[in-house]
Amino acid sequence: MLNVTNPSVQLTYDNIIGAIQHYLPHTLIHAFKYIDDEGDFITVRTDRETADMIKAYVTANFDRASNSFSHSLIIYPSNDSIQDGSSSLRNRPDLHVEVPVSPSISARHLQGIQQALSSGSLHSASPMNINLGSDTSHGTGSPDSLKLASIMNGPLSADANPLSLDQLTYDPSTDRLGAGNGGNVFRVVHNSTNTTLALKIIGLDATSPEEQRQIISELSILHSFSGAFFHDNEIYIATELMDGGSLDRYKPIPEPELGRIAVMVVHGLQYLWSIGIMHRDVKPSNMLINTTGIVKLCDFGVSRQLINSTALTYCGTHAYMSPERLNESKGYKIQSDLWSLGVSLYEMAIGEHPFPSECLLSPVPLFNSIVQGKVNSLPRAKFSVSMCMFVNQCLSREPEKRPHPRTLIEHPFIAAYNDGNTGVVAEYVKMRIQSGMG
Ligand SMILES: Nc1ncnc2c1ncn2[C@@H]1O[C@H](COP(=O)(O)OP(=O)(O)OP(=O)(O)O)[C@@H](O)[C@H]1O
Repeated sequence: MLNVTNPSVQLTYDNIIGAIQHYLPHTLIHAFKYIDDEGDFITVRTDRETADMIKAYVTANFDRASNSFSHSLIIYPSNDSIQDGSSSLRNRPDLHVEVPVSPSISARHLQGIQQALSSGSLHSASPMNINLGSDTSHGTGSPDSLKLASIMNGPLSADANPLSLDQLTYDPSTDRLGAGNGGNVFRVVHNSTNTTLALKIIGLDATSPEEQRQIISELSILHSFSGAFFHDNEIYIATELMDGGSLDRYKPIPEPELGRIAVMVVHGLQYLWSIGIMHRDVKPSNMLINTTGIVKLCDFGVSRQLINSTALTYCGTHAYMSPERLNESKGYKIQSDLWSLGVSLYEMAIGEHPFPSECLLSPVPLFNSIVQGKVNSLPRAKFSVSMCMFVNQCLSREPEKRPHPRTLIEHPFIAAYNDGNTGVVAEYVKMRIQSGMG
């Protein structure tokens, strides 16, 4: 057993193997294991699996209150001779791998990100270089305000008083904005500030106080807000109200507006990836729009514990999932978000999902369609060549053939609409709302 102190997301597989070899020089180590938050031993053999381990550890163990990790990450060298040997060789609690704190996601940076997100500015956050594995690494650089604007901000600052139900006013019979798999979303008023917010209420399977604590902690890290609380085994999550609602209501959307929407979604995704978070649930109903023409992503990097505690329907959550993600034995990475973006853009452009509608009704046909069925292309007569190409590339079954995450913004389709013209989108949203279709 090795204790890794100061774990960094820049740790590579070789760093860890090297550290183990330092203490066990005469043993050939071919892998190592760690225990995930469900208590299972997970074997790590690659940089990508190392990055997944670090991310899972940071998510589950960063304690926002104390700004530190609740316990060390423990890894177990994997080697046949060790497995057969004495337990004193296998278990070495005295061994520590000293890893320098990197300028990426350390406790300090997580706090910086949280503060920056809640204040609406990222000036205080240093450039971050998150290494998600060889195929998934990104450029560095301070995310700019446009990127920031493309993901959902919490309405309350990190040091605000904890939110509770008695601070909010709403009428469940008239103020419902929409419903998802897990529950309902209401328009509410925050009494003391007279701010209108969106309040998502998710019914949970019975959760223990410990699980509730973990959900709140994961949401705090992932979403950088303090507007989440529990009441009667339901979780309440307050976010900024987007007065245009979600984009699933607008389909089909013409290319000039959809192109500019795609640019904002890409900015949001690139920002999330740059801080080491995969969205994991890209779909039109998780893209919210307002009448100033701004699009924001919500429900990103959903808390694992929250997923475990809610009953999500299969097709609702899986129709946008990439083949490699459905087939999890292969592992998946951020290119998986690009597949979901391709499905979403196709659907918003045409008004229909790229797979036959009958396949969406049950798990087996849906799985078969995504993994091996025919994928429809956008009609070239209705859309530009660059848009058809972008969507086709995103819908490639081989992740490496999708547009490269780092250069996404340079793709001819995204570049063509990256003119900051939110006015076009704003006019469109207002027009659709007035015509009763928004
Ligand atoms: N911040 C918000 N502002 C305005 N409307 C919102 C907001 N958040 C959610 N909604 C509306 O509520 C609906 C339900 O949202 P919710 O996130 O619960 O589910 P979903 O994304 O549609 O589905 P799923 O549960 O599968 O993720 C959305 O489709 C959207 O129309």
